[in-house]
Amino acid sequence: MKKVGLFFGTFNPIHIGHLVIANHMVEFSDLEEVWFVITPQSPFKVKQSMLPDHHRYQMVQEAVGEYPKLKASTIEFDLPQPNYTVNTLVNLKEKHGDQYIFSLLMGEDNLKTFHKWKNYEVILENHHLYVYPRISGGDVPERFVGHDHIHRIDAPVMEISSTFIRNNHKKGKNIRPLLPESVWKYMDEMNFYR
Ligand SMILES: Nc1ncnc2c1ncn2[C@@H]1O[C@H](COP(=O)(O)OP(=O)(O)OP(=O)(O)O)[C@@H](O)[C@H]1O
Ligand SMILES: O=C(O)c1ccc[n+]([C@@H]2O[C@H](COP(=O)([O-])O)[C@@H](O)[C@H]2O)c1
Repeated sequence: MKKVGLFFGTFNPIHIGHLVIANHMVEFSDLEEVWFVITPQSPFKVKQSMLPDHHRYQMVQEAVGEYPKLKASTIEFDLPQPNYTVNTLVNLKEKHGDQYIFSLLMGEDNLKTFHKWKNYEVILENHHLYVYPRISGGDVPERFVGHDHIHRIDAPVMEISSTFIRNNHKKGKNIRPLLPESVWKYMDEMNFYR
């Protein structure tokens, strides 16, 4: 069975922070592949300023193109919205449960609100979580500290977010180094986030 890390996100757009995390995991952990799962509608996010799913998917495709261990997944495109991760995991298990063992990747900001996710206890019981450091407000809930299924990754913090990229691109700032080159070109040619 192949060990796969699922990296759920809106990727609006995907940035080098996402790519560094995914690459770090396939190079320095027991995960053999990372799949970027593009979420049409996160339960915690408003749809405003969200690019259509296929454009966010296309940018992820551009980003992972030259990384054979990284993949883009559209599994959530056909599932009910908002997209609850627990439902997607059931769906993935039904489809691929005999080939892959799935873990989750997330930034520390997401661990701080993980107790608000639908059926988070079920997710945690059945999967391992790999948590990448990220500067964010609030604390990690006590129940997650030292948890057997939660693995904190020792890696450098990157202060990059899709929000920063969208806002500053709109202001005419040069954000080009924060995106894989092919993603930047796609975004620029398509006039996104202007
Ligand atoms: N710089 C970063 N360091 C660590 N984790 C990150 C970083 N950027 C994103 N992530 C993680 O990647 C996953 C997907 O994030 P998402 O697509 O929402 O990106 P984002 O940059 O946080 O977007 P936005 O600014 O639009 O909220 C989440 O688990 C998030 O915590
Ligand atoms: O399942 C949930 O209840 C749930 C609640 C919030 C977020 N998520 C997932 O976490 C991913 C990152 O969330 P966000 O809001 O930071 O983009 C998003 O793509 C969702 O799949 C899932």
